[in-house]
Amino acid sequence: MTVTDGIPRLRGADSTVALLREGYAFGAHRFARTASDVFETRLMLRPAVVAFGEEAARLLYEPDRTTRRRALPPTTLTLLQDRGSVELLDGEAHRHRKQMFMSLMTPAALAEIGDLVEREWRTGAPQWAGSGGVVLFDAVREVLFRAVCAWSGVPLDREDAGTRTRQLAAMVEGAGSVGPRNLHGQLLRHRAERWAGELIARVRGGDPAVQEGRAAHVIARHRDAEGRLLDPDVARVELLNVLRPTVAVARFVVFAALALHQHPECRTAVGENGYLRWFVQEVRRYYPFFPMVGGRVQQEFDWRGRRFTPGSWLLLDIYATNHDPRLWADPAAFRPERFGAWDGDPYTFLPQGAGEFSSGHRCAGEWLTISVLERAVRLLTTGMTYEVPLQDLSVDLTRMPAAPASGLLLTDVRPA
Ligand code: HEM
Repeated sequence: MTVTDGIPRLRGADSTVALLREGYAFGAHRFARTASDVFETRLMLRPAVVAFGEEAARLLYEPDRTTRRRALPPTTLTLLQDRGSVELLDGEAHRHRKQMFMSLMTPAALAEIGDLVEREWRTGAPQWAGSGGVVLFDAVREVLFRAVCAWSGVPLDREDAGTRTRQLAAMVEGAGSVGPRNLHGQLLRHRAERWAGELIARVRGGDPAVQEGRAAHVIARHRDAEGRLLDPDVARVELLNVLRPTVAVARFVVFAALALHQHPECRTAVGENGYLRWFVQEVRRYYPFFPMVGGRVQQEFDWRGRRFTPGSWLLLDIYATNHDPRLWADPAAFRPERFGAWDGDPYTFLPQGAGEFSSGHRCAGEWLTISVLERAVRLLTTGMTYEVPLQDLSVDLTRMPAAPASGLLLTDVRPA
């Protein structure tokens, strides 16, 4: 390690292999080794500054200071937001497009997605009662896909739901890797894009099956700041940017079910006023999902004795920030009550990004995620009974994105 400015620089040519090998702990290992909350290394052969904590979150999420262009490896970008998406826009163009997403997140719409999740959950649950039980991760993904299609006004052929769910899930599964898992995600992405593209064309052609005002309609008819309809390729990307991450909320649902299993005292507590929200927030803080977010500097600044010039690459370790002992007492403990004392600072708790929604890149679907999770936790605790048989519930932090190894097998499922 060398320190020429205030930022320790790691020895060695490149840390990409180490990142892929160590997963979520990559940053934590090096923050500990350098006794610093920031270090410089090389990733994909390019210099990168990796940091965690509130100060770093403020730097990355200061509006217009950084751009998301060239901030993610292409293998990740093409499976998540993709080219042409809101995340790759800056300034006024970003704000205009972001407003399109945020306009979908009204209190009524957030309540409705919860109702739709409950409807699809109760429709699916009788089939989970079979003798072999059900893998919750797989079952909930399809529940969420059906729910978000109804919510978005996407007409769904019932037989098609399983295939489409697997396509969207494969993108998320492949995003944190290189090699076969990533290639599989890319292949299925093409199929999902074709389907989403046909849908956009149908809405634009006036197909009355797609309800006005719903996400599919809003996106298909959205006009950019210059008054032009979105390019069809961009419109289908943005439609998938609503459907795919909603299916991805299944990962948090499975972590919530794991937490209920490992902390059974929470099962009754979530019925109390306020505790449900604390529980859901703690699930999002405690368990791993997005390991990092990155930005390329647009507006020069100095930090820790180093000049960040345009193009400098800054990575914020989300997982480490959500486990930062400067922000969270006893961070390795699962303790929902801690959110009773949290002041709501948008730069201290960042499972889905930090800062402001409209002017920055904070996740457009965060409220929707919370609404879906709260309903799912209610269904797990009061909507059904089940057993959790002996199985491998370990969460491998070297795999990105992580999940319980078994996907959480439930047996003796009975609607309550
Ligand atoms: C499954 C849970 C989710 C996680 C862990 C998650 C995570 C994130 C993160 C970390 C960002 C910030 C990226 C950055 O700063 O560059 C982000 C952005 C975004 N998310 Fe999510 N997200 C989730 C669910 C959702 C949902 C349900 C939707 C839509 C319904 C959504 C839509 C978006 C969009 C459109 C952006 C880009 C925002 C922008 O660039 O302004 N996400 N998400």
